[in-house]
Amino acid sequence: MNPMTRIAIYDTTLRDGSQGEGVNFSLQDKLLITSRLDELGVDYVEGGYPLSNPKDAAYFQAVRDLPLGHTKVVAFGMTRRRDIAAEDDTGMKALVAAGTPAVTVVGKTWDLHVREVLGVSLEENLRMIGDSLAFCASRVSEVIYDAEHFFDGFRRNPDYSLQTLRQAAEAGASWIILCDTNGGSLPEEVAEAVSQVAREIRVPLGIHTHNDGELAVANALAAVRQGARQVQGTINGLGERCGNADLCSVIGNLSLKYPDFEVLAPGKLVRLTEVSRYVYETANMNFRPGQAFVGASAFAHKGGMHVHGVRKIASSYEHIEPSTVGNERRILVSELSGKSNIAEKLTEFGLDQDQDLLSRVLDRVQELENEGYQFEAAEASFVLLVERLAGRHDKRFDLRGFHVGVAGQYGRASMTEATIKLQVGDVFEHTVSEGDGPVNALDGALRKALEHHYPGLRDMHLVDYKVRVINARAGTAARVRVVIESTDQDAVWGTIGVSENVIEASWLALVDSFEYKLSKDARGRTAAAPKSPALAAESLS
Ligand SMILES: CC(=O)SCCNC(=O)CCNC(=O)[C@H](O)C(C)(C)COP(=O)(O)OP(=O)(O)OC[C@H]1O[C@@H](n2cnc3c(N)ncnc32)[C@H](O)[C@@H]1OP(=O)(O)O
Ligand SMILES: CC(=O)C(=O)O
Repeated sequence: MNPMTRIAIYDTTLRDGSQGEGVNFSLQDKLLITSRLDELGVDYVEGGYPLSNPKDAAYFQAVRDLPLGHTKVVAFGMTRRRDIAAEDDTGMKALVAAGTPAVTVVGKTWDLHVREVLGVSLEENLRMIGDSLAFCASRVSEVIYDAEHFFDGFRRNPDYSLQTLRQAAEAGASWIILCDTNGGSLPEEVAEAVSQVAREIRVPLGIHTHNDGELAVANALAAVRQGARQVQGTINGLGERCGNADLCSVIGNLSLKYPDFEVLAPGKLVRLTEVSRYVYETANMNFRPGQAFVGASAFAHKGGMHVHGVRKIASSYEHIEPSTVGNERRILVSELSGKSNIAEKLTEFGLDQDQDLLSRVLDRVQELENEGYQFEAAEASFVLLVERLAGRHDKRFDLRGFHVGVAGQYGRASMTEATIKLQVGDVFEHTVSEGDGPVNALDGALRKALEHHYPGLRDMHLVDYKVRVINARAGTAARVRVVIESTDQDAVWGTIGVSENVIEASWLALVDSFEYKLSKDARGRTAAAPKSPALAAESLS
């Protein structure tokens, strides 16, 4: 058996990832992400650009105190400025002063950039590369050379771009990284260029790709197959313009699809989903549900025929077992469901596979979805629907009616008040509450009526509220769908209401949310649902 070839993973989330629109990590975020990447077993973490800003400079001070087990922290910078000695260049000095075990120097490889952007001769650029690499190599144990725009340069002037690589190799580069900086190359172009360079250059090669043609991951894999032994990318593909190669996909594919390559240490791959979500949360960005390997929908099955297949043999509709990357399989319920979706849910809820119940649930789901309901986003309402149809729902309060009034005065903030009448056992409650809008006022009045009967409701609060017009052509008479997301200490759940009246739709979703909480507490379950928009209902058993 041939030994596996190790592919080093180089993460640049904190440097190139920060160049993505809307991404701004604090110093603390950067340190926390560094630790997570170390736990995942990433080989290199490019922490930033020490010359660029005080935060990045402070990072390289602070990261020295971080107990890292595996990862090497890398400082990034460019070759020396034109017409100045490397030892006098502030960028060069800042790079070495970062005190990291490795540094990365980016240099120009494409003659167009040398002449038109830097404004120097081709010879001076070669000297800039040689001097900078030699300066770093005599002071830092590992020097990585990022050949910016390599593939564009190689297409137009292969001799010159190869000369720049030779210059870096001779000056002491430990790695030469071929960069598809503009992200426009095709996998076959990358493969051909890497195989040519591999014949010419003896220094280990790496690949750094951008996603402007949606090919960053494919291009990185093509390079690895032709001899690249380091892949640079970012978690979730964050980065300049359309982003960098998404390391979640690079790692997933290299670990699970290529038996000859080895990335990360054994047992680390299961952390991939957790690290992806951690980076989204830290960057304050929304998850991408359809993201390969780690997205909440990556193993979510909706179509009835798919669920039918997955129930028999999971690999019928799954390219890998979700748990290998720390993700999970989810079965969605909708108008596209067949009996298999419902059967899977009944199993999940610990209910018998009663054929009559199964048909009634499916009919009701299809009826309601036809009216505008969407249960995928509101699994708690689906749980209540099943409970009711299964005759297992204990009514904990009887609603008698509600009233919402909004008083407006031109130029002043409006005032909203809600009144609720309901019954808990023999006790009649009639409560009123003001609020910042109708939902808040209804929530307040419901709490006044119910909290002294059910104190557990105090733990629950609303975290999200979404309204969507269903039949927009009906204008202001259109039906609306309201989805509410609520949480307590251990779960997040979604409920839904549909009506022509936005207050009534909100009311239906709100009441379901209260009912779900009471039903959940009565079951005494504490199982944690994931803190993500993808909601998991709990067992009814
Ligand atoms: C492909 C990449 O992603 S490379 C990394 C890109 N990332 C960033 O640019 C983020 C961090 N950048 C910064 O903080 C700033 O741009 C700095 C500190 C690097 C430079 O700032 P400034 O000195 O104000 O210059 P500015 O950003 O306007 O222009 C870049 C300068 O670097 C020069 N330069 C660009 N690339 C190189 C290089 N590889 N080697 C030497 N000089 C270079 C340019 O010629 C220009 O200098 P000039 O104005 O004398 O011609
Ligand atoms: C180095 C780098 O970030 C690039 O060439 O895209």
